[in-house]
Amino acid sequence: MLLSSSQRPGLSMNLGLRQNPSIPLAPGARYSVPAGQSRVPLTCHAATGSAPAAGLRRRSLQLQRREPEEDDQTSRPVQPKIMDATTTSFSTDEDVPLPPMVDQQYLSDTKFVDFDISSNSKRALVEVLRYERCSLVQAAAIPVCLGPADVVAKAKTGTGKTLAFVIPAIEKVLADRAPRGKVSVLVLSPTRELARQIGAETSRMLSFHPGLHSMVVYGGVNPRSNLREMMSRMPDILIATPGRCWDLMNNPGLQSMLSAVRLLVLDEADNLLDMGFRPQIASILRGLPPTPRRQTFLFSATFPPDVNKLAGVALKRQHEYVDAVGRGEVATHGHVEASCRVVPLECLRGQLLALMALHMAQEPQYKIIVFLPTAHLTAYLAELFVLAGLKKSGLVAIHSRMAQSGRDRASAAFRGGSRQVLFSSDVSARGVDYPGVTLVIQVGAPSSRDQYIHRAGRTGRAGRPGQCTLLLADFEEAFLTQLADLPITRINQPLQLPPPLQQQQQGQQRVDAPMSEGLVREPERAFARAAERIDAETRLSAFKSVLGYYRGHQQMRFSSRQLVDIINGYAVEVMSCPSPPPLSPHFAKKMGVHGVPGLVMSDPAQEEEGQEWQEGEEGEGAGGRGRRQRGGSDGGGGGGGGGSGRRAAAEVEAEEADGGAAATDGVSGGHGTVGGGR
Ligand SMILES: Nc1ncnc2c1ncn2[C@@H]1O[C@H](COP(=O)(O)OP(=O)(O)OP(=O)(O)O)[C@@H](O)[C@H]1O
Repeated sequence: MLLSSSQRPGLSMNLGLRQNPSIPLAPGARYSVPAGQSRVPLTCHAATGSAPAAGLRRRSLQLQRREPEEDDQTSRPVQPKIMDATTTSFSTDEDVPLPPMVDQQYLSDTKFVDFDISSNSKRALVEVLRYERCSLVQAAAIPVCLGPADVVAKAKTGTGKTLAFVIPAIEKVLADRAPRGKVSVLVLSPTRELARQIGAETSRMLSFHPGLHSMVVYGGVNPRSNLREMMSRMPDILIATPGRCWDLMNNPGLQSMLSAVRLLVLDEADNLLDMGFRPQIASILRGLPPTPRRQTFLFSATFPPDVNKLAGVALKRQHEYVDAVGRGEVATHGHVEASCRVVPLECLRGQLLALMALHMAQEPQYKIIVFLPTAHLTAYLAELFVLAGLKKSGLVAIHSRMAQSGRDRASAAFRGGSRQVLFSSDVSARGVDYPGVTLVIQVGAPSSRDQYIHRAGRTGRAGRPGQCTLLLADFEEAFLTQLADLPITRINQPLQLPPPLQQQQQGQQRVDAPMSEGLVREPERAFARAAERIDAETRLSAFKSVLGYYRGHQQMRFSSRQLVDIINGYAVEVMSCPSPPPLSPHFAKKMGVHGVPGLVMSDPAQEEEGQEWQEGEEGEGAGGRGRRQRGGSDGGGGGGGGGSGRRAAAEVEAEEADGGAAATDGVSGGHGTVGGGR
């Protein structure tokens, strides 16, 4: 194992890594594992190639993946524990044991015992997490994070970034605990599911630290219970979504809870620092000690090219940059088979069905995530597929419009089950570690290139195999330019639906066919019948969310005429509506499509203004990046111009609705967060 720094004395020495004399330490060089040893090109990244931005010291990393030893039992793939989601009930995600990281090539030679960390943390790593060796990012980042510097750390999805900051966070608390009644470490996460996951990992790591306490808070649950718990015992480590954190810190009893924070961690930092979250993050930062007195870690698989832009927001002028992806190395995993299909809109849903059916036929323990553009469309299509004949117990939906309890159930069922499909909006796009996902399908252009990378990263985690397919309608083809440098195979051959799967015998168990024969033999008919059974409100919400999504997309610009064509086609071809649902003039104006030929309008007399705007807040994901405004109303009321429409769509940024939810729960009296939803 080899790791070097950018020749700053002392940096590589305390890493406990063995030097490999056969590999030179050329900055910027790429090294490959000899053929046959690893399918994955190893980037030993020396980040000194281009000038680091002012104030940012690039940590030069040269990492060599550990080669599996011949008799290395642990290098053999371990099948995730299989549980039938229909018969097993999980109260929380944390109840479900995670399978170990299976591909040991993704581990470094560095062992956790080599670090200068507390024996109780080491014990938790051995006895609870059962990890011996660090992943590459852990080997690189933990020693740096244990020091005093602020750190920006980048590593591919699913490579163990969570522990890379959790371990140092615990050590910081042990070394310099905040006074009684105050939080020592604040970890912010953009989504509730990720917050819970970080909380679970932290709890495991605290197993032998009985004096230390962590707590997770997020929107959608009663904030009074958070308040009560915090008042009775303030956590040393608080893991929060930004909205709930802001609400709690504005409660009179908790105003100074963050005033002694020693360490702030922003997980999915690029997401938290983009314009959608930034105002809220900036407000939270004002309640924290200033940067010289506070340490900050930013972690993500993706950062904007100019990382230094983030520096002004949260970091000290001098900070370390740990890059375990490697310059010139792509951000996606080479071991994930990535493909893309561009099809006429009328074939989109059929191809989705075929992709799922083929994968189910080929992969007995399939676990598929289907990412969809908006929360309302996710809800609609999940219902449509089930009514059309996809086995109900085999499909789970999760999106931001669900009650938190439903989200928890969905997440736990998918985490613990196999032979499952998860229809998801972007709430599952980042950070969420569902074990054993065999296929990710992204339907429609993601909101950005980075979002593509994060969604794709839900499979192939920790070196496991996986497949990822991007399924675009022809009008979205331009989005592919965003992904031009990523290894994605374009497939033009349309897929045929395989013959219906019959009941199968798997081991001792009989498993039912995942889809009805009717759906496989006559899908169009099955979908048309199913659509008739979905209520008009659900249909309208999904339809409007599609308009909002494409109206606000940052990388694809459509004229109003094109938009109307797109949504009309979507309604009929994807949603199986007999005709496009009528839009109110108010909403049409908001979206900048009022008066466009082909748009089906409702009777203005039936319009309910207040409700209308709420329903309009659905263009999640695409619209928001860098465009969301606070306050929930653009005050304009429209006009047919694209500017107004884009702004309206932008306002419905894909942020977790937890801020808004918390505000209405009355913790702090509200703060006007736009409660969008992914
Ligand atoms: N040292 C290790 N040994 C074995 N497994 C590990 C190790 N570190 C982490 N893992 C496992 O690897 C998986 C991925 O870890 P984690 O979720 O922290 O990745 P991540 O890099 O934060 O991913 P994302 O970019 O999607 O947020 C988890 O299941 C975790 O338990």
